[in-house]
Amino acid sequence: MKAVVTGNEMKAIDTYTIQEMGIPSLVLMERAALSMVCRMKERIDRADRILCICGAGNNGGDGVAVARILFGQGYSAAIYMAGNPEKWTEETKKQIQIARNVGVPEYNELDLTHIRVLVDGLFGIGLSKTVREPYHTLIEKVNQWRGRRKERQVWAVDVPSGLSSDTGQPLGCVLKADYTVTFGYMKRGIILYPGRELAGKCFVENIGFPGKSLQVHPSAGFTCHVQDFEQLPKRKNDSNKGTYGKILVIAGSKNMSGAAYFAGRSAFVVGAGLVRILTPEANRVILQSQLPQAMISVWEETDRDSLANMLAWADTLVIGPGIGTSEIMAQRLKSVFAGSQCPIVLDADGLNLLAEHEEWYSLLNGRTILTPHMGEMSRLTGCSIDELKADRGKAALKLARERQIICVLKDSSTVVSDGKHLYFNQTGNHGMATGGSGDVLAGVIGGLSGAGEGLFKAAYMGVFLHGSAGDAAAARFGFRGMTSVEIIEGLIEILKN
Ligand SMILES: NC(=O)C1=CN([C@@H]2O[C@H](COP(=O)(O)OP(=O)(O)OC[C@H]3O[C@@H](n4cnc5c(N)ncnc54)[C@H](OP(=O)(O)O)[C@@H]3O)[C@@H](O)[C@H]2O)[C@@H](O)CC1
Ligand SMILES: Nc1ncnc2c1ncn2[C@@H]1O[C@H](COP(=O)(O)OP(=O)(O)O)[C@@H](O)[C@H]1O
Ligand SMILES: [K+]
Repeated sequence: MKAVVTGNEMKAIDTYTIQEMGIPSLVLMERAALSMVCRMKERIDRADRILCICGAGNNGGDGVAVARILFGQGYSAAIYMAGNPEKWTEETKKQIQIARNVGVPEYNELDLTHIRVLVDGLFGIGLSKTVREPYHTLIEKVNQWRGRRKERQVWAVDVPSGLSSDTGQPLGCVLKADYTVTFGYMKRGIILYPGRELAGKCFVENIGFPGKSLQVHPSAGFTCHVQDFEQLPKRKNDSNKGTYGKILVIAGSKNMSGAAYFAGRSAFVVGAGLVRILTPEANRVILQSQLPQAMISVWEETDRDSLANMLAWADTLVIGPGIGTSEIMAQRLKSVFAGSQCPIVLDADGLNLLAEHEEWYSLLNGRTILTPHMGEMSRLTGCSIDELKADRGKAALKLARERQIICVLKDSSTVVSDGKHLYFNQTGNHGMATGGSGDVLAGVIGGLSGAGEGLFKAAYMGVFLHGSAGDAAAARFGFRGMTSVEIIEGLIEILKN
């Protein structure tokens, strides 16, 4: 797991490293610039004209140092100081002095005529509020210059200028990058859309922040990488089907058997020992033939006692895919919530019904994972989708904290919160915007929870795994060709490896 920080969290780590650990600010800046130059050299030519646009803050200081190091190595690099000289920080002043001593060319006006590579050191994590003039016009001018011309490159220092490092939203306008080299730790704004797109390919560079700085100023956010597959529950030789969890999937309605199939099959694929699907009679034959490994129960034959038995049998309930929002289903759900004690993964129409029955939260808190997409989240919270997208992390954290549940806020950039921590997902792709994809996720999380994972871990590992499965599916079948069936194939493939 790797930390994902806000601008303020990063500033606290910066300050602690400089003031308490005694690593001078200029040393960090030199390492930042060096790491950026190393990345750039993999992708630029010696003949390229490079211009570093630098603001008054330390992001500008980094930019000046990048120009000086490239110039020193024989590259044709120059500086354009865009910030107000009265606002130059001490570090930036020093960097300019060094660059002038060394003889790095300096532009007095922005002239992009022969430039091929542009380094954006205008604003980093110090940007606050909407970008003011004259910087707004400057950013638009650079974006126009870049246009769609593939031979031109823009490299952002730390974060693309104009991007909120906390939310991934543009603060008025953003200087769009092809590459971003970010220092210390990944920033939230670079993972969350539209920031992820605006940042281009991102490199996270360790520039010497001691681990202690993060321990003293821990970040609330984190993400997972390939090596975190190690965290999945281990299987034992000396085990049986009861060892890996019994999942009761309450899903499907007439003409919606697929939702039950996807959730049930996915729970099996992540390793569940036993899966029972509770669904209307109309789905019985379909599911028995499509998913014979599952046990099927139907609502029409379920009375109070048999429901109580099913609920007592289950280690985890997955509820909601394709159930509809009828009054009879609302009554059934209420009895399920009141009659069960195990963890619940609540998805789709289960969430839509919950939005209409706030009083159910008292039956759910402390043991439930909610998996809303933006529309369902809007119904649950009363906030508009635009408000939610403005700060996804905050929205997930707030719902989780207020309702004492785990919130999986699904989107192109999914976030998961337990009310204290925030997981930022980096796996998955637009090929997953396909019917049934969310049902697969509900089954995956249910399967992990049934195998004994804690709720929060089941939720974020489930999201990580589901996105990785989508990436495997895209690699094999392409973004258009992949459907939820192929996402499950992807799951099988990555879990095998
Ligand atoms: N600490 C360290 O030693 C290290 C720091 N590092 C680097 O420092 C960066 C952070 O530097 P920072 O804190 O100086 O802020 P920075 O991003 O340059 O922005 C401040 C400037 O922007 C301006 N400005 C702000 N809002 C604005 C607006 N809306 N519209 C217009 N202008 C606006 C603001 O002007 P002001 O608002 O004060 O008038 C000020 O001039 C960080 O991202 C990383 O690159 C690394 O080298 C590692 C070591
Ligand atoms: N552009 C995208 N990039 C990454 N993941 C995506 C994208 N679009 C959708 N997804 C993922 O696919 C799933 C879709 O879930 P949902 O909207 O509930 O679908 P359905 O209701 O069809 O099952 C979510 O996990 C979401 O994060
Ligand atoms: K920048």
